[in-house]
Amino acid sequence: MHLFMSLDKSDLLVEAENLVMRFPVRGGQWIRPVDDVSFSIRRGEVLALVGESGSGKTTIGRSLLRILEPAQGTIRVAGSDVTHIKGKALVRYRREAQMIFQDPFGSLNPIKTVEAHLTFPIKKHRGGNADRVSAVVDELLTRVGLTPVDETRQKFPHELSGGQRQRLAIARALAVQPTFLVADELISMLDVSIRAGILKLMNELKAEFRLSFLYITHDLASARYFGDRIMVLYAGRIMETAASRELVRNPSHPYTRLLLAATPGSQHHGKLPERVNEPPDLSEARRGCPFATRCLYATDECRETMPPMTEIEPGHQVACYHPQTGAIAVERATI
Ligand SMILES: Nc1ncnc2c1ncn2[C@@H]1O[C@H](COP(=O)(O)OP(=O)(O)OP(=O)(O)O)[C@@H](O)[C@H]1O
Repeated sequence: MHLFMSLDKSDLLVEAENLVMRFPVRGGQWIRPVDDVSFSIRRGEVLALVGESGSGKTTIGRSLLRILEPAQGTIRVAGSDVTHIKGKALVRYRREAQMIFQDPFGSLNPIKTVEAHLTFPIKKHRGGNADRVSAVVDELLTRVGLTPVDETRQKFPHELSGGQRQRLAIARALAVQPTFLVADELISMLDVSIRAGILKLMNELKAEFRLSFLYITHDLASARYFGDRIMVLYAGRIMETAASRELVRNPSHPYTRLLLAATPGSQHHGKLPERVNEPPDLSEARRGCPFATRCLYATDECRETMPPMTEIEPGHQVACYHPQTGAIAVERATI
């Protein structure tokens, strides 16, 4: 199902259609942490993927980068089907699409200097003589704010602060001139005081290089800041998608409203009642809306069949039989 039929197709960079991911678990059973997920990302757009732990965000990110292969569905990037590519085509694709991880320590090599982290991908991807490569290293370090460059080049990851390490990880991702980045919980391990600086840098880079992002986060506040659109995921299903401002102003899915109520600083902040808070069923046999067990408005229909994605405003879709409007009733009595 195309969610953005009205758009000029050439404007779409990433198109995921009906993605399904499956993993084997104990007892010969399978889970489906990503189930029938469709979305697209335009060139130069940030799609923020929001959901709680275990909702399948990282699995979607990894499948887009083809670190994982989807069990079903299609992934197209710049019009090419990359769902099952292998070998050289996959290597080429992985240069177009980069991942920036939550914990740069884990993805940086402790025995390599900052310079070495950047020199290798620049040489491999762009070529050029040593002077040219060195000039690009300087350019990248300056661009991500790792200055003075002469000093930074010789440092090892442990000599950098958390924010600086994340800046290095960003520089390394940019070294291969990607068009699409998956940023997975980019700032969640950083001190609050340096988060804003990293998000500001990402915003500048996005505009400067017309990069597209899948920005994975459990935090609606940063999704609202960095995301042009927000997609809310629950137990591997999309619950709601809208432009960031619209989603935060007019949350419609009961789960989105619950998330907003739990976001400090949100105009809706407060404790919203829910039925129970138990981990959702991810088994292949599950039926209906996964949020039904927690939802105050759930009916038999919700428990039987997954509600289809319905457009309630242009660009605002919700998968719910009982979409809500108006202020969030924080004071509603608990069941
Ligand atoms: N390789 C795997 N094998 C089995 N189960 C997996 C595998 N990878 C992920 N899962 C399961 O899939 C579900 C979704 O995981 P995923 O990491 O995508 O969620 P997430 O929303 O990114 O969570 P978090 O914010 O905690 O990273 C979880 O129940 C997880 O245990």
